Amino acid sequence: MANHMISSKLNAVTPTYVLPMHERPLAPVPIDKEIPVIDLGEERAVAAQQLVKALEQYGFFQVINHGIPDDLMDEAMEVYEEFFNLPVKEKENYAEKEETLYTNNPKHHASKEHKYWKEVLEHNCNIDGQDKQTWPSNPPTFREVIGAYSSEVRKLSMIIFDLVSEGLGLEAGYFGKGHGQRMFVNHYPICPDPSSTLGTGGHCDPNLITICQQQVYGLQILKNDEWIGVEPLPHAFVVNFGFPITVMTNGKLKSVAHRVVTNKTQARTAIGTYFCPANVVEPAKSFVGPENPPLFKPFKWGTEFLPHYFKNRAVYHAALEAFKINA
Ligand SMILES: O=C(O)CCC(=O)C(=O)O
Ligand SMILES: [Fe+2]
Repeated sequence: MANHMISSKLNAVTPTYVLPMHERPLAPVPIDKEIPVIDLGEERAVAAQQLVKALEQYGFFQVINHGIPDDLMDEAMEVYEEFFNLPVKEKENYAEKEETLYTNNPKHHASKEHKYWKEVLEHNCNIDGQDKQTWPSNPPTFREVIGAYSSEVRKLSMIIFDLVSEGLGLEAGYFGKGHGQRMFVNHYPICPDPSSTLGTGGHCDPNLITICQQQVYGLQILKNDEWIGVEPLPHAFVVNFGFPITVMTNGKLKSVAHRVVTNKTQARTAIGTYFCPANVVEPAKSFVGPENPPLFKPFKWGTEFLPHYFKNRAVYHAALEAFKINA
């Protein structure tokens, strides 16, 4: 039972968490200091170029000088950690509360027999704040702190969208303003056997952009078919784009696979904010022309792409196959 994982002092991993050999993170991986760190306090054109270069070379980058106060980031981390430290029974009140979901039994990306070593809390953050009613009310500061945090992260997303559209030569405001915003908070308890388990299996994100706050090591990205680690930097955010960017840039930018390893000595909480396209996703006009025919059909993100993604998540780029032209 997953609850054992959360509450007991097991020194062996329950079989359901032991992954098949080919999925285990057997070899230690280097923590790569090359993953670009972009200073958003830089001159605009410089930051825009750096962001695009980072997306071309790594698909991931970290941002500093992003304008979100350190204190607010610390408070958000404390609030989520306090939530995960609540008794399982209390957390399970949120197992399915409208759009707010808590689980300590997270699905493997492909197999029914296996599980990932984590707990997850997901909830929406609509601009008008109406979702707050379904958010946890314990710890008591949850709604106030996460309300403030989510609106700051929304502002950051708009800054990054503006810079990336400028750097890619897209019209101003190309990415729009009406994105769905969903918190996807992963908590990875201490694990007695990191070599046979994973916190999150390899996948590419389905949403347009993910802005993630982490302070303990665990995240790895796939570069040239090798996993490399992302160093946690104090008060930075890790940013990556998901599948829609590949379609919008007509194949120029790729979404990059990533996974999370477990940790024998320290629990890890990663606060992910997902921004999801509100409209149809299609190749941008400036990326198609007589020399560059569109490679993807337009699709509705929420109703056409997302269900397909969840069925095809284990094979990293499979989710886009169905939307390729002449596929
Ligand atoms: O825990 C993390 O750092 C990232 C988890 C992740 O990739 C996801 O939730 O999409
Ligand atoms: Fe992810």
